Amino acid sequence: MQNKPLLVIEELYHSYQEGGDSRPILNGINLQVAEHECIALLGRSGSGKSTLLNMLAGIDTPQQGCINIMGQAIHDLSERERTLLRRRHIGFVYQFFNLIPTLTVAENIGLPLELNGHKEREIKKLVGLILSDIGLGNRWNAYPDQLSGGEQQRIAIARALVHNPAIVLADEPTGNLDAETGEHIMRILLGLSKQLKRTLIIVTHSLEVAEKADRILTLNDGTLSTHGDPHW
Ligand SMILES: Nc1ncnc2c1ncn2[C@@H]1O[C@H](COP(=O)(O)OP(=O)(O)OP(=O)(O)O)[C@@H](O)[C@H]1O
Repeated sequence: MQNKPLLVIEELYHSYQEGGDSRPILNGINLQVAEHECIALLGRSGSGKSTLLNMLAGIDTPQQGCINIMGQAIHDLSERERTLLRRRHIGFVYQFFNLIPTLTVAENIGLPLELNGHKEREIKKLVGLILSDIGLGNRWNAYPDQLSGGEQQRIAIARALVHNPAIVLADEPTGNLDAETGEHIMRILLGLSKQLKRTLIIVTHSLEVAEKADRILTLNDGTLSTHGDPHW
């Protein structure tokens, strides 16, 4: 690993309760992710990819184990400290975009900046810059339902990156798009993450998407294994 680890996962275990039974999903996950690295996470449906991503984002709590982001064990933090860490240092891209329908494009992208206390002028400048990076500089005032799926996902990517988070988590970002649009979205997500020097973890079902990452991992039977070391 060339750069120092930004994310360290140690011995992560998690089970869900179902009708009195315990179903193990994560069964001893260990991983180190370097700064600026791009990881693709593969695994069959139901293998626990979203569960793992939600734990990295501090949304869910593992039953056992430690997740350390930028030197902080996130589940040792108070709820408030974890919310602040998430707001400042994590960006999330969802399969179904999750834009707020009553806010314009610019307001959606500016939201993380507003939550982090940036001034209006600064928000306008940063939103303008990233809108032109994603090729939607002319759609400031549009609402999400006036945009195509691919355009909405570009906005969601801009929202995930605009506050300069250390780590970007993307849960099947192309899963709801046709192949050509998905390819375009991946180029934007990977290109912008490299340009802005972000660390990226992408959950995907597509080996083609995964092959664009620095490292491919597969989640199977609750543990992670490595799948080669392609470069892009
Ligand atoms: N809150 C919950 N309570 C009980 N079971 C859950 C809960 N959340 C997820 N599961 C189960 O845990 C397993 C892993 O779910 P998860 O969504 O993490 O899988 P995934 O690999 O992301 O799947 P997909 O590729 O289909 O999105 C699934 O069997 C799911 O039904």
